[in-house]
Amino acid sequence: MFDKRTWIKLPRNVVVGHDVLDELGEAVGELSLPGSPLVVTSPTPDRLAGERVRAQFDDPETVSIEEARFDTIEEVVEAARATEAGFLIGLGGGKPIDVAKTASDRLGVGFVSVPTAASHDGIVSGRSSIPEGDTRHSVAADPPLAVVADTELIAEAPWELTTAGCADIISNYTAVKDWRLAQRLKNVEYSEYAGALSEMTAEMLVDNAGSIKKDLEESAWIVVKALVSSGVAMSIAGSSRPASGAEHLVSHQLDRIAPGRALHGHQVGVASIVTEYLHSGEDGQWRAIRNALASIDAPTSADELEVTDEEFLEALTTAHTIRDRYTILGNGISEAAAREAGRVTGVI
Ligand SMILES: NC(=O)C1=CN([C@@H]2O[C@H](COP(=O)(O)OP(=O)(O)OC[C@H]3O[C@@H](n4cnc5c(N)ncnc54)[C@H](OP(=O)(O)O)[C@@H]3O)[C@@H](O)[C@H]2O)C=CC1
Ligand SMILES: O=C(CO)COP(=O)(O)O
Ligand SMILES: [Zn+2]
Repeated sequence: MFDKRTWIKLPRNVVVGHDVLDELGEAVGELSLPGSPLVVTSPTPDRLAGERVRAQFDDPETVSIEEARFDTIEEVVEAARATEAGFLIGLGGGKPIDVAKTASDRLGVGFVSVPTAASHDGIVSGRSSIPEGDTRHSVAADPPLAVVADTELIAEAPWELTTAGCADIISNYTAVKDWRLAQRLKNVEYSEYAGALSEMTAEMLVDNAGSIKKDLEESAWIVVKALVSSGVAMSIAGSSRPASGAEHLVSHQLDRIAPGRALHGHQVGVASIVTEYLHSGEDGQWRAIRNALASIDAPTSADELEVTDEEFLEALTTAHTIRDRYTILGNGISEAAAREAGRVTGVI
């Protein structure tokens, strides 16, 4: 009997471009969401764009958060209940967006994403990442019903947030390699559509790397479009597999071993240089990944991530333990092999 089934959840309205923030009301109006919104934001995005967002709705309420934690989500859930919010708007970087996404899921209300920084693909995806205990990786959550990404606003965010978003996309190359490997070795379900879309997204970003420059709004445009595409690939797959392989495992370990030193995208970028080397050896594509990262000003070494070589090696040799996701790291690589991979690639 044929018993396959798929349920793909995608955003309905995705609006990207110069000055589109003022089209948020229209993009949300089309969705016929009930009631007024609760705007979940953080201090800087609130200062930069809060008023413009609130001006487009009747009786909006706001809650400003500083951290993405479960108690913050609780606060947002309570605020949403107290104000009888019909839907939540996440305004800001990854933190307020993940908090709003998770709180919406909990409340069973719609979620709208208004990123002010293009720092990783969580700003558009159906994945939410809230640190809990030793867990750092994302879990499933309903994706935003609408995404409104104003490239003028995003272009004014600190440049390193944009280069982190680029590096998160470049890491899709190794994520897809890991996924295919897991299909071959562990019979993990693989989606050709999601894998191809994810690889093509990385390819297009690298092809356009020459236009990714500080103070150039087109950079924000290129990156946001890639992040949307990567988010769609994850929605098709029903998991973060198309955009998260061994390089993400290493990054999640770094978040535990050396918290707050470097941005998510920068960590996965550096780790993907090494995991590409592990996949394809000295003559493989790791130099292409390193050069692509360098060309957009993203870090290419442990040093540039502000972690020590020993911290990076600890993350690399323990990354396989943190999640049930088969990758090139298999059941763990030895310290000697990790050191050699780091040395050959210039990461340590
Ligand atoms: N869902 C997913 O799949 C993923 C989620 N994550 C999660 O995302 C979070 C990290 O994302 P990130 O975006 O770096 O985090 P933040 O939301 O903390 O944003 C980073 C910094 O940029 C500031 N900022 C945001 N927009 C602007 C702007 N336009 N101009 C100036 N400053 C701005 C913020 O200000 P302020 O301090 O005022 O907030 C903050 O200081 C983590 O919680 C991580 O776990 C990471 C990867 C994937
Ligand atoms: O960051 C992500 C994809 O780019 C999400 O991946 P994780 O599921 O590993 O957190
Ligand atoms: Zn990522």
